[in-house]
Amino acid sequence: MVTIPTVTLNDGTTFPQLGFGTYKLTGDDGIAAIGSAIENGYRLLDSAVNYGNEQEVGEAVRRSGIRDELIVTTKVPGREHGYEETIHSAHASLDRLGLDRIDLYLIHWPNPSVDRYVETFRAMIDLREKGLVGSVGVSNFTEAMLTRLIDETGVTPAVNQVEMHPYFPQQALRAFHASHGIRTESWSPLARRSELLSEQVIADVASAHGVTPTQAVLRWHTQLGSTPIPKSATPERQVENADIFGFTLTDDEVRAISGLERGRLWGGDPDTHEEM
Ligand SMILES: NC(=O)C1=CN([C@@H]2O[C@H](COP(=O)(O)OP(=O)(O)OC[C@H]3O[C@@H](n4cnc5c(N)ncnc54)[C@H](OP(=O)(O)O)[C@@H]3O)[C@@H](O)[C@H]2O)C=CC1
Ligand SMILES: O=C(O)C(=O)[C@@H](O)[C@H](O)C(=O)CO
Repeated sequence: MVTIPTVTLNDGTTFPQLGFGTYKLTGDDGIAAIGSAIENGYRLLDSAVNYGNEQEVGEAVRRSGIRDELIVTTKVPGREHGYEETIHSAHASLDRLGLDRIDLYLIHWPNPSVDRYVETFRAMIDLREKGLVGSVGVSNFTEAMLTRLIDETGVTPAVNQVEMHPYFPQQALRAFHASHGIRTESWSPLARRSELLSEQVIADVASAHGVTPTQAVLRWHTQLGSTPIPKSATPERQVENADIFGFTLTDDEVRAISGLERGRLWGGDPDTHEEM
């Protein structure tokens, strides 16, 4: 089992430098894959109402016998934005998870045309006051949206989970996060196993350290101060993906990997993408 190092969030929570994505992990196979990730050392799990797998995540957590060591994330979907809607959504998620607390609760997408993310966040803050939520955060928020949220609620999100991989290194947003104490989380950190893993620069860096291209990419995330949440249904790959803390990339290597930048891969621009 790998021991994954931690950082401290702006609300004092101890938070892993690497977590586990669960999108598409459903049914008995999903429970087994999530259970194996926990056995392999992952302590941060990423789910969402829209993944349709909160029951599976909750089941794997209960079976692990180490519920208190785990940070279970779920997310408010666009169709449930609004104060009352969010309170209701949280209770429904808790029921499906079969847990008494959502450890990290995120707004999945800002959906700016709906313009209800501020009241959604207020409800999440109140849920935190009641102990039903641990940390409050967001996903797919821009600098302007974060600024508005902080100005209007007085609470800085603990986390902003955004698309990030070597093709989209998010340099400006990460700098804003760093100056406000917001932890970056990278979704699709492996660019969903696109041609990224065959890039020559990544092969060269991996070979210099005697690691795999996947490990070089995930280490790049952590050295840039982000928590990647790779998904793998395969126990061997889960181990490979977590075993990245025994080597350190040089600044030049980090820069070379960031040089692959070419922009978002799937058109998920938070200013225009609306996900219900
Ligand atoms: N907030 C948001 O809007 C979003 C959040 N997310 C979150 O981020 C998580 C991760 O992103 P995701 O889109 O799943 O993509 P990832 O970048 O994590 O890539 C997952 C793919 O890579 C493969 N893979 C994993 N490890 C390896 C390895 N070591 N070698 C070769 N292939 C590998 C997996 O295959 P296999 O399973 O067969 O090993 C799978 O096909 C999601 O599961 C979800 O929790 C994702 C998108 C948006
Ligand atoms: O997986 C998620 O959390 C999502 O939000 C996805 O729907 C994501 O937006 C996507 O797949 C974009 O292509």
